[in-house]
Amino acid sequence: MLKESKGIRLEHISKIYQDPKTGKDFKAVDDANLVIEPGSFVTLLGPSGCGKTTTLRMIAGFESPDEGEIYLGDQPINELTPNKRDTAMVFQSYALFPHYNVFDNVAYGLKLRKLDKKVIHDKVMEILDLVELSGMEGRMTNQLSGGQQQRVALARALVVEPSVLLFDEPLSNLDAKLRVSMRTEIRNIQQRVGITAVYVTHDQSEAMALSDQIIIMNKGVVSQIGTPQEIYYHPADEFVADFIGEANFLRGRLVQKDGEKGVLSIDNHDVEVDDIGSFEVGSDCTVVLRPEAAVLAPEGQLPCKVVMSCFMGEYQNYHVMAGDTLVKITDFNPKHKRIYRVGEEAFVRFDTCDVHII
Ligand SMILES: Nc1ncnc2c1ncn2[C@@H]1O[C@H](COP(=O)(O)OP(=O)(O)OP(=O)(O)O)[C@@H](O)[C@H]1O
Repeated sequence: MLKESKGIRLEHISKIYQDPKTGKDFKAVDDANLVIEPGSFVTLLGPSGCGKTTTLRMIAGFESPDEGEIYLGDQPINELTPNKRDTAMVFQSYALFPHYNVFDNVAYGLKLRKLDKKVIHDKVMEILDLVELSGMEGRMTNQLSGGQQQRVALARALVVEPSVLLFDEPLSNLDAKLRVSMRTEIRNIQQRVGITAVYVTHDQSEAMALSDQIIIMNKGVVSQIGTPQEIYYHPADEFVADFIGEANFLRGRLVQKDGEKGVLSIDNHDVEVDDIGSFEVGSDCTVVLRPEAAVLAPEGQLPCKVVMSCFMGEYQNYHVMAGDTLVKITDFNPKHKRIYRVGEEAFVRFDTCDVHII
């Protein structure tokens, strides 16, 4: 149904704004280099103000970069206006026309292109079928639920057959349950039509559920690009580790190295790790230990004392002190396990392959 999807490339893209308080210039996006493969679903993720919307708006053409070049396929697009870019945007606010019914909202872009009436009718009906709104074409938009309005917005973007779909936090006005079902629907539709999608969110679970690749941004800078698994298991730095899921940070020093394996001294205890990366003996490093990768046991790597023990149903939630470091542990399916109480002494235990060193 759609044209061939295209990839996007950002080369050394920066956007400078003036801080309204200080009057000083700052880089809202700072030297971003991105390659988005055709047909992939890519999410820009990061805390408020990190520059994700600005990046998306530069791809759409609503903002122009101060430095660098943006390519759609092989074509440089910096100089093209939004309507010449072959991209379509789905907004957080839906941005539907309240005085048009569903059909006319979806048909709008096609009428602008002066397509034949019958062609418009067929295309609109086909897209409404795709977003499961068949039969609702005569309704006014104020007679639709939030989820249905967002589907109209999605249909309106898809019907003009863009090469790239851009989403600016499209689900943030919906309640939590609907957000989860709509994100699955968006992903299904994107995969069915094979279109390239760039999606802005600050919700990490949304990013994990939707994406082929996640781009993590922090203060205007791209911190890491990777699959959800790469980002979760091999975060580039503490910011990424902390932003995606929960993480414990154990400070240590590399005291022994044998190929990829190594031994760290953490709080005067020797801790073996499987992949020491490029660190050399004597360097300070930080172990990223996910709470679900650790358990409490009578023996293990680090002696500790339990300071919180909470039954949460599907898991037992522990906070323990290992020396001066607070370690959070999520022990799943605790029904038949020994439960440690506050004040008890134990060991933090983990598999040597389950930690990541930064
Ligand atoms: N037109 C503008 N003029 C000046 N500063 C701006 C302008 N637009 C955005 N900014 C600033 O640029 C920075 C990046 O904004 P941006 O909207 O890209 O962030 P974001 O990551 O999308 O945040 P959020 O999740 O809150 O939408 C912020 O500090 C913001 O205040």
